[in-house]
Amino acid sequence: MTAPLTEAEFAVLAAVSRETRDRLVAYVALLAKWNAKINLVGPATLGDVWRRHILDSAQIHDRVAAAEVLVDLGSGAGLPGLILAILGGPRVHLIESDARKCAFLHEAARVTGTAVTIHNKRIEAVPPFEADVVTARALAPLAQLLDHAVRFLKPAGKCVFLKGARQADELTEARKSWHMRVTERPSLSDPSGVILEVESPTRER
Ligand SMILES: C[S@@+](CC[C@H](N)C(=O)[O-])C[C@H]1O[C@@H](n2cnc3c(N)ncnc32)[C@H](O)[C@@H]1O
Repeated sequence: MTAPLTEAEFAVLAAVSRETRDRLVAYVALLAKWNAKINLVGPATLGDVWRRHILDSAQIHDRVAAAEVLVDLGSGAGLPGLILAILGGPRVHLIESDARKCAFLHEAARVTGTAVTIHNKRIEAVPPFEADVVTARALAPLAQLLDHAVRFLKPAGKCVFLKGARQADELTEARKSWHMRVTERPSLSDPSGVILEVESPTRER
């Protein structure tokens, strides 16, 4: 079994500044505190929180940092959207339907001093706006993610999805109804995980 990733090891891997590191430490402390009361992440994952949640989110930062507007669908505890906002770059929108999770997101944004827009709504109920990047983790199968994402994605934009072991089947299924360019990279944090970048998704007619 791999030993849990420490905060110091994460800081070296991700090359983050002292200030960013302090903000991420504040986020992790708040996540642990709130997770005792509301189910934000699987309790067992907190033992390796720097790998399972912080590195997992931060590993896509280089793929999104140049964007102006990023929308994170089904953010939950802000994974990956709030972590990407802490790391800096785009203006980040977090969409999350659960009011208690949104209360956490507001508090986490406050304690980490991070400017984000939080939409406490179902994705389908958020009036579309244009984003350069759409992110999501653990929300829905790929075909359904694309249904949500295309409402926000600029024509030249891209989706960056953190996917698990079922991604190959999801991709096969999605290709039945979508044309798209897909780039796959292995996850740094999860041996069975994949980062899927999807460009130019258009529905089959
Ligand atoms: C499994 S959790 C994943 C949360 C987070 N992205 C993560 O990886 O830890 C899925 C989240 O999406 C939210 N969600 C599901 N369907 C949604 C919808 N249609 N609109 C907005 N939020 C949704 C749920 O409330 C939940 O917080």
